[in-house]
Amino acid sequence: MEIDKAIRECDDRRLKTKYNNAIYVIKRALALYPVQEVALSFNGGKDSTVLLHLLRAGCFLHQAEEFNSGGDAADGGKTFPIRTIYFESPSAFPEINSFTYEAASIYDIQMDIIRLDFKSGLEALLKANPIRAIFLGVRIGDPTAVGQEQFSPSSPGWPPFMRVNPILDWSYRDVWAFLLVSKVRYCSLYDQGYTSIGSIHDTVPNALLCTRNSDSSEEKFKPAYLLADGRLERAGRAKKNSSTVCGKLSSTSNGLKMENLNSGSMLTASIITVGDEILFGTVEDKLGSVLCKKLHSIGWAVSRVTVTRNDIDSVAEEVERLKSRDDMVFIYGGIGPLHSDVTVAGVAKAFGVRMAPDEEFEEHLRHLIGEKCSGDKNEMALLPEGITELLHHEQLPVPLIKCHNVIILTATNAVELDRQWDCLIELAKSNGILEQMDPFVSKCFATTLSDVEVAQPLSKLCAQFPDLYIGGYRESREGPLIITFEGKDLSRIEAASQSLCQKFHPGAFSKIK
Ligand SMILES: Cc1cc2nc3c(=O)[nH]c(=O)nc-3n(C[C@H](O)[C@H](O)[C@H](O)COP(=O)(O)O)c2cc1C
Ligand SMILES: Nc1ncnc2c1ncn2[C@@H]1O[C@H](COP(=O)(O)OP(=O)(O)OP(=O)(O)O)[C@@H](O)[C@H]1O
Ligand SMILES: [Mg+2]
Repeated sequence: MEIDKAIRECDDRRLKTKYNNAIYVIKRALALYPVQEVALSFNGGKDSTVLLHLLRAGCFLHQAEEFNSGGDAADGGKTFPIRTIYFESPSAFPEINSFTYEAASIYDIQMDIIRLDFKSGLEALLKANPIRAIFLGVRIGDPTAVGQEQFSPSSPGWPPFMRVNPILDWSYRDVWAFLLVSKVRYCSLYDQGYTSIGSIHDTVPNALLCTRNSDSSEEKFKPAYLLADGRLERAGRAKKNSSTVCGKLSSTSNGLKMENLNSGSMLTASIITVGDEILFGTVEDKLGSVLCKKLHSIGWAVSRVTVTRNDIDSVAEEVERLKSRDDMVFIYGGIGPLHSDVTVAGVAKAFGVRMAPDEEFEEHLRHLIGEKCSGDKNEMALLPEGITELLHHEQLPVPLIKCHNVIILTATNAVELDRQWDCLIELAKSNGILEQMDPFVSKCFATTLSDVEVAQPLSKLCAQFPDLYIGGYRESREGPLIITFEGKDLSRIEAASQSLCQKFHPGAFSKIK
């Protein structure tokens, strides 16, 4: 079988591993479901094309094994035995349409053309046919891949069938390696700079492949397989609903104080430190307070700093709780290759996604650590699937990891934190990940009055000025009581501090800041 032969004879080890894994998934599916109960969802796209050829190889190998005759019952992969469905749409590119039909004719595919939306089309298909599993060319990084496994039942509300995703863990590079090594035809649009193809209304060639001659203004595009960074394959797809740049989810209850403070434009962050040693009292967390200061300096309110155990569930629980309460969550500690380094896995669990190899991150690690970290076993290159954004900065040896509104910091001391913070702030200027807010202003007063004397007037003042943070602390029982006013409006702070001074004899409070 020509596909199987081409891959086995090539010297791309990574491609062979991916191929073998995909074939394994296909064989499992064919062992679980009779061939007349499975279907291929094919649309002429590159991922679909890879899947078609994997299925051709998989069916051939499965049949060969079944009949244990080295190929007697198989026909050399000439007739494609799996029912194939194509949802044809008037807004598809004509090149996609013609390639799909051409593939059906070349590979002798029995293709059902469905001219309904996906859901209604599948309902009709399943009513008329005993289909129980459908193969899809969905890959990690596709918006629809989040939460999916290689075998994932269809979602609630969809007709019941098993979605089988043999190339879920394939990267953009793997797809092109396969298509080029196996020398199969693919849709011509990919040679014209299209890297991921949706409808004619939302897809243009990928600008990252654009070349322009100095002597002509004519735009030209390189072929899709030359795109260096596969994470940008969807750069030619118009965003349907662009998510908020800073990953803000909601500013829900952060306690009464924060809610009141939130009446203005207040963004809140929380900080999670991961470390059993901190909880044992063996080491002290020095980064939490540094990070609080830094966040405060750009006008963010920190709603809480927590310490959690080096345990996936503890991390996941804390991240899950805080990511929906605060605009941004910072997490550090527990990052690396040790058994106790569970932070990234905890973040994945909090978002309900699995960990998957990230080629680009692996490349950075390889530069940093050397070849020791290559291959399938590099657990440090596993990142939360479909939600990870790598934040690059030339000053950082390895990019920072951002999963929605959770930023994973790798700093282990204040100097490293300073560097990572400065890079984040610089990046924020271009991509808006960390919005800079109006700065806080504050005033502090010292008094020798007792806590009991001050308590009631102070709590009345808090009710009068809900937009301010009014607090009190002392450094010793004998020393002065310090009253702090914190907020974004200096005139309000002045009004509140005057109001407090007027409640007591002149000179009872002295301003210290
Ligand atoms: C065969 C097939 C099965 C699908 N099954 C599901 C499903 O179980 N749940 C779901 O939310 N979407 C399902 N979808 C829809 C896709 O996840 C996704 O919404 C669609 O591919 C997005 O296409 P669009 O970007 O053109 O809107 C299915 C699509 C196809 C073709
Ligand atoms: N119109 C369609 N008809 C049949 N299957 C479809 C259709 N649209 C999507 N699919 C299924 O969903 C999978 C994922 O679609 P997606 O658009 O991400 O990949 P692709 O079209 O194969 O490649 P590309 O990312 O280059 O567009 C396809 O491989 C195919 O299995
Ligand atoms: Mg597509």
